[in-house]
Amino acid sequence: MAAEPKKIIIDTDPGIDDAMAIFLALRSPEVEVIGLTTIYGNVYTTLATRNALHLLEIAGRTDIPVAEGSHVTITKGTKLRIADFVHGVDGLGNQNFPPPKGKPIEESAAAFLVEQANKYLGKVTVVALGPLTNIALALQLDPTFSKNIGQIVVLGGAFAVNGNVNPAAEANIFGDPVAADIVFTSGADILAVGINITHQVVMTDADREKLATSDGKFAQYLSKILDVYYSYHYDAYNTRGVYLHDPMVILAAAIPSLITYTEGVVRVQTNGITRGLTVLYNKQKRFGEVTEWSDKPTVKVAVTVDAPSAVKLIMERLMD
Ligand SMILES: O=c1[nH]cnc2c1ncn2[C@@H]1O[C@H](CO)[C@@H](O)[C@H]1O
Repeated sequence: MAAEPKKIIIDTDPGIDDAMAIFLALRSPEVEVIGLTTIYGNVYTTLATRNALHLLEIAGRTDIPVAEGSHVTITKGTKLRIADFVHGVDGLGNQNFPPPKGKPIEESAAAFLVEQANKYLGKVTVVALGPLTNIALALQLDPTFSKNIGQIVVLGGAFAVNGNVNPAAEANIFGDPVAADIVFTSGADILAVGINITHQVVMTDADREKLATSDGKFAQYLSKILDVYYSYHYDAYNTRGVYLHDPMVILAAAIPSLITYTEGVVRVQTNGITRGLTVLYNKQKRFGEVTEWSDKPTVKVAVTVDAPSAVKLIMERLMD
């Protein structure tokens, strides 16, 4: 590949599909991982940091810095919704891995994001795999962050489909709806990949058996931790397979040709029974009145995905 790899920072709450995503990114020649920042979501932030360090040690990539993110929502909320029922109490399939040797850097996630965006002006992509608190904090810390960052690729939202927390809301947006609304209306170059896309990208039982037969380091590790994630999907969705949310979003950043997108203003409902709902204005009507969507910057929202190619790439790269 002739082009220089895209510099990415993964904002992550590991998480079983986060582990897959981090490994996939490390095996993707289109991207160079220049840091991980951590956030609550699948687990609390302290455990997310521990797991991020652990996964980099498994990968032999302790050269990549980990910056710890926020322990509370952007409005300082401490009542967090943690999805340990999806990932196990340790976030990695209840495997009791030993604690990592490494430590996070001194800088906060938000400060690290601002610093890297300034260092490589317009060249850094943030791939946000959890609630958007750290990104909103970076925007508050430095209002020029929206212009300095290259792109923000968000796993979040349920565009014109049901959510996965409740019929209205997808988990990452539900985790911090106020932060999500700040990010979506910030004017940054944003690509939102919602569960309307990631629910099409499924690792089947057969794929999993294939993964288990590979003697690749990542395939072996993932085969162990995937049990909990599969059980949850059997119970919750009645599917013989799991959704590859986080790995798909890495691919959307690495190989944008796998998706198509539309462009419009996205606002997030921040209270009431539809808290966390993402609503895209599709511009099919010119409204006579001013709305909460008027005069706001647009974002890109993924609408189709080449799912067979995506699954094939994820499998190949994780078994490498
Ligand atoms: O049912 C669920 N409830 C909460 N979180 C979930 C569920 N399924 C998956 N995820 C987690 O939330 C993100 C996608 O919304 C993914 O990172 C996934 O790990």
